[in-house]
Amino acid sequence: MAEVAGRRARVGVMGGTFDPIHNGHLVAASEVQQKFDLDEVIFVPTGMPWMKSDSVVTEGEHRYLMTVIATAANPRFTVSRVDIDRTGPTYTIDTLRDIHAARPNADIFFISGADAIAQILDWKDVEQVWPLAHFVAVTRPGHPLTISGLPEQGVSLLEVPALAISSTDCRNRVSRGFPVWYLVPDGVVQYISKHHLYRSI
Ligand SMILES: Nc1ncnc2c1ncn2[C@@H]1O[C@H](COP(=O)(O)OP(=O)(O)OP(=O)(O)O)[C@@H](O)[C@H]1O
Ligand SMILES: O=C(O)c1ccc[n+]([C@@H]2O[C@H](COP(=O)([O-])O)[C@@H](O)[C@H]2O)c1
Repeated sequence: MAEVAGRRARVGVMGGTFDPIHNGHLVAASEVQQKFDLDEVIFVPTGMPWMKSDSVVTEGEHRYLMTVIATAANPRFTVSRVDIDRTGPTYTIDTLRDIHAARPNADIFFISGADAIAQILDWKDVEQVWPLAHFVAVTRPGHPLTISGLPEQGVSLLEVPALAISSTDCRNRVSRGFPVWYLVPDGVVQYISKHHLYRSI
């Protein structure tokens, strides 16, 4: 997707562990797609999320497939394997370089929730990240949205419908036998059940 109707393509990148992907992720991506007039939003499941190294993360292939299932119905949503196919810890600098190589003429918008943006100054080589993408920081219940210390030109704030959903809560619900219907897409509920994910027994 080099150019769309005579203008540069506008591509969103929604990175996440997606363990599992839930409706909070999907609403955030959909809102940013519409407000920023994006041609495509690429969901990028992380390979090894180094900032979550003290938690057990589900195998990348399961997280990738749940992301494919969750996004399949939206013609503007796609999923990339760049992070799960790269060995070693996942760094956004590598994600953005890979997406740039695949879409050399596109303007990239990296979508991030309030909790993730709060940690961004600790990301690897963050100074080299800013020129590669414009960051869109979205609101998330329970997480104050501040961008102090971040380059003004490089970050936009966007209020999105508040969905107090987290992957942690979805995993905990499944492990206690509680439903996750309507918190995650139906196909993801069925995938979790079929593959016995997040069960404690
Ligand atoms: N409910 C939500 N509303 C807005 N943004 C969200 C929401 N949930 C996650 N995000 C954002 O989506 C991205 C990926 O999040 P991630 O996959 O870590 O989900 P999570 O629910 O935070 O997971 P976990 O509970 O396992 O930490 C991050 O930028 C995060 O801030
Ligand atoms: O580049 C880094 O050092 C870095 C550190 C932590 C998180 N990230 C990215 O931020 C996105 C959200 O991560 P997470 O852990 O909240 O799912 C995802 O794309 C991660 O790869 C990136």
